[in-house]
Amino acid sequence: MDIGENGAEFVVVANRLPVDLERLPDGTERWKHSPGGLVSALEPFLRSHSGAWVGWPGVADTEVPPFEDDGLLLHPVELSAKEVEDYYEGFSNGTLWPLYHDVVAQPAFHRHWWNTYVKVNQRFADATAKVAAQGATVWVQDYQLQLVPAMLREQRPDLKIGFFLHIPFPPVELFMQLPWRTEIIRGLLGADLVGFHRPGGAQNFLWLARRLVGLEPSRGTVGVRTRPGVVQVGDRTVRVGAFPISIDSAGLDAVARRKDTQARARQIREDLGNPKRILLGVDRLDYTKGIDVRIRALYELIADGRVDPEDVAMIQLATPSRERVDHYKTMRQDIEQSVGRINGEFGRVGKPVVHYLHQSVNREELVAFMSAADVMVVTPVRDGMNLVCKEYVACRYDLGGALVLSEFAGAAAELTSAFLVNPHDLDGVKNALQAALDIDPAEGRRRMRALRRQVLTHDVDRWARSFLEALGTQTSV
Ligand SMILES: O=P(O)(O)OC[C@H]1O[C@H](O[C@H]2O[C@H](CO)[C@@H](O)[C@H](O)[C@H]2O)[C@H](O)[C@@H](O)[C@@H]1O
Ligand SMILES: O=c1ccn([C@@H]2O[C@H](COP(=O)(O)OP(=O)(O)O)[C@@H](O)[C@H]2O)c(=O)[nH]1
Repeated sequence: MDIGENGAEFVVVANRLPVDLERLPDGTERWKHSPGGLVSALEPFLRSHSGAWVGWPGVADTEVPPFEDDGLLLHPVELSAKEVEDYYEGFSNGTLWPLYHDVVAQPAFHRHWWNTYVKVNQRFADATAKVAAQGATVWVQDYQLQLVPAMLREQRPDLKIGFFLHIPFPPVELFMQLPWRTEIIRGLLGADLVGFHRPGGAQNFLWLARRLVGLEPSRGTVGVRTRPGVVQVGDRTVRVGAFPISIDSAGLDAVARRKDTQARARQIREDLGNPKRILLGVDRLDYTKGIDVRIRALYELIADGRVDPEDVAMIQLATPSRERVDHYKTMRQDIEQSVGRINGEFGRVGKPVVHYLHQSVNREELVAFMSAADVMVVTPVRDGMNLVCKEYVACRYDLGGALVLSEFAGAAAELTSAFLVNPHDLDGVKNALQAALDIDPAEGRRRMRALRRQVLTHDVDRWARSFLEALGTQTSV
């Protein structure tokens, strides 16, 4: 793969660039790593396979010319403040995000949001059409850009187009609520390969292609990385498959083994007052992540006398996210109130129960947190994959630690040796938390060994290769 003179041979198109432009209070600007798992997963792969990335630089009304960043050609797409409001905060995160996450919050359906979504998708398609070389592979990412495959194909039928959805694809009954459901399915059918994390998402999509577009998809069961579904769209064959995303497992394992990382992990434990057990949560502050569930479970365990607050400290890292969207504002208030409550009732001066950080930290610091944590708590009510739980496993080369994981995260299908919980069943979450806190070390090692076997052999490189090979793209550098 190469950035040819006549355009790039391999182009990723995503809402965000891998770096975000940040405006500091003194008026200066700097680039920082973009939030979220999409960038964490794709960036290492793309950097090792030089190509181009088309995306929004993260701030409105700013024209940034294309630039090279460590071998990667970045093509910024400009969005106005109103477009950010209607396309990103509105249709992407006020309509599609809750709808695709099982309607755990009410989606809003506004025609002006939809109109801007169409306009912005067209802009991404136009920008990509200019960047891609003849016959190039273009890999479109995620729910913000579901119309791009068809829009791009219209201009550039020579391209090989893949699409991957990073969030769950909902049950058909929920998807059918969307006033623009047929347009979305037609948009995705512009791709040669449509990928989901789980076979269920692929099956839902195939059913909708029949119901809404009148096509005749294959009827066999879609497998994981095998047996993709097939739909004939005119003279084109569209494949539909399941490709569970993953992480740079070896890279994280190596950072965790470093002496400075382990020293930092010891320091963190000491800073927490050397508690018997450290619990850790790491999430974007999002209502799908179930941060409230785990705090409530810990609160009740302490209130019931089943956990001694002197013995535990919890770190909850809640990275700021989509802060102008209403559901996120409400969620933040609720979580901060529950942190106040647990600390107010069970903490003492110098020893809160929950150490709550509304900020983001870099990879090294995150690995140190994970190395220090005895129990990693991942309790989303719905999550496409969830990379954080895989990262925890990759960091535990010592076979220490225990993972409590929601059945409703895509990762649960692979990490079956975790303590799997239903986040709607508070007693079940409490029992699992207690079992993880009290785990017998030999049992803990057995579980962690099994988890590591999965995560280390199924890394992000394997994910990307399996998708691109199914698309028919040569993946050697
Ligand atoms: O770009 P933002 O609005 O700040 O949000 C960050 C990203 O969140 C979502 O991540 C998802 O992708 C992960 C990797 O596949 C997956 O593990 C996780 O379950 C998903 O929630 C979103 O899909 C991305 O587009 C955002 O960039
Ligand atoms: O302060 C933080 C918090 C999280 N992350 C990373 O953000 C990603 C979150 O991905 P995940 O799939 O778990 O959820 P998403 O935020 O994409 O929904 C993971 O790679 C984390 O390591 C990070 O770099 N710094």
